[in-house]
Amino acid sequence: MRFPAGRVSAALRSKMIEPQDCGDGDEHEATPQTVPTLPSMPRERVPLQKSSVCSRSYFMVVMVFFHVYIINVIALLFYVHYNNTPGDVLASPSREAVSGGSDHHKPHESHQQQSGSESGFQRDIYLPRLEGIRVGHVQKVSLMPGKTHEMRTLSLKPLLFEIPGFLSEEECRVVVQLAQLKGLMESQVMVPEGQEELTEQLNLSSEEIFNLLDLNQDGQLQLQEALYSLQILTHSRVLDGIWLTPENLREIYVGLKADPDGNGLLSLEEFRLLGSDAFQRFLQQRGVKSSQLVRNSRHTWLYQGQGSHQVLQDLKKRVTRLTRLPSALVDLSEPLQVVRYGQGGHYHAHHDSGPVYPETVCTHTRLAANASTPFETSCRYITVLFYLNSVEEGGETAFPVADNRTYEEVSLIQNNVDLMDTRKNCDKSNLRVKPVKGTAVFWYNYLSDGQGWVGEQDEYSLHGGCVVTRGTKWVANNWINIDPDYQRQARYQQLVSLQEGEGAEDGDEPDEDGPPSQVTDAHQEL
Ligand SMILES: O=C(O)CCC(=O)C(=O)O
Ligand SMILES: [Fe+2]
Repeated sequence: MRFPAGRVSAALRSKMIEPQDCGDGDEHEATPQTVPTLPSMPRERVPLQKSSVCSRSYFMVVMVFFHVYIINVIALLFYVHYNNTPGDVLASPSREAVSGGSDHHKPHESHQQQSGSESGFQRDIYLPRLEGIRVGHVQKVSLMPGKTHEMRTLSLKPLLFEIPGFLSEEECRVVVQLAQLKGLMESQVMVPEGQEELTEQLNLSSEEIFNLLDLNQDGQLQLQEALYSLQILTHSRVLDGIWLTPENLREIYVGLKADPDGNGLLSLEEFRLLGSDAFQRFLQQRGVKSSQLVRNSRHTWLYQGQGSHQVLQDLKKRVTRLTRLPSALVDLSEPLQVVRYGQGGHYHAHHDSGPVYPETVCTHTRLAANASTPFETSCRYITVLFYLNSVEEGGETAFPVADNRTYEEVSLIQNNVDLMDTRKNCDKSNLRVKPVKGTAVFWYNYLSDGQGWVGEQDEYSLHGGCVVTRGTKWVANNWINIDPDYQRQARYQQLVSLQEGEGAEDGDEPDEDGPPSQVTDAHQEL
């Protein structure tokens, strides 16, 4: 019901001047009904008697508060209990397949019965995700017997934590020495084969592309814009591992004589002559320095399975406890990648994992994929990065857009400032982590799907290694691979357990850049 304004204020006023009949005895006086009451004359204070009505309603109010309090406490206890339950699963066929019977975690009744599927793996597992609470929040974690570590939240987008003293000095030394013993190879991020085909698959003619890029339809393209658009079209922000800066681009289009009339605008004719492989041809002729690569470092892979060095096995156990994931998922993930950056080394900003499209298959579960597809990506649910030494100067891990309000790919390059360029623009990153020996940082590369499994890629997880300006930098990556397609993950794990059952030993060798197939974890190497 609506009251006219005057009526409402009158009603309010009358409420305000209502006598207080439930007071603390002599503290309140009955207020006269008439307004105004000024000037007030000194009056005798008459103590009020508590009426039985007053004490009854007082008791009722206290009881209501008491009950609400108790209900809140119980709800909180339930919340804490279920949020700390690690990677639990129901006893069902899929439990065997996906959880592999975590050795740290008791099986527990799941609360998320997922829909069954045609391939028979009922989805009854949920992946625990740690709580960040807020930036700067510190929580104690128990990762090894008799010791607790402090874990600090560094950002919420991506969900990112830092744990000082995750490795001892001795462990850092052992990992570096094992890597040296095994031998490191040049890290070079190459454009995966198949991406070149993307432009072909687009099936667009030069004219059509030109028209799409010519936003104001004046029949001309700004040269710089045209080159950037071409890069996007050919997915060649990175060309055969080559990082293209605006200066490189200028040099390229001068070298390519892309703009013979020199007016800074591209006509359709000039655009057609340029061709989508123009950069490639030019750079092949000109040659590339290592500082112009996406990544200027050396790396190797260390197996952490049975028979490997005790330090490596201990680290894996610690990572399993930290992430609270079923041990089978951690066990079947990539081996440890150890990376060395010399002075001047860097790794431009990148995502450790690719986005998820329906056609995408994960590298680690490709054996379990039903169809072959040109879209293959590393599905690294979590990155755990260990700093194996303290770097003299530079070498921070930069997160250019951590906790940004928005993520827009176009705003990563603005006014010739490329936030992904870790040789030049680390100081403009939202967050930088200084490498300190023994510290681990870890973050989620994917969001949750809201149902306890892997969801969309978290674009805010963009990160890179800033240029090392003095000394060397040693880090190690522990990536936890989980397929966003639950069925594929389950099928893959079933395949592995079948193989293990047959005692099969596969002799896959590492790819040039990638780790060996995870099915071959029976390696007894370093
Ligand atoms: O070196 C760093 O700080 C980051 C390394 C990294 O992002 C990677 O190896 O994927
Ligand atoms: Fe990375």
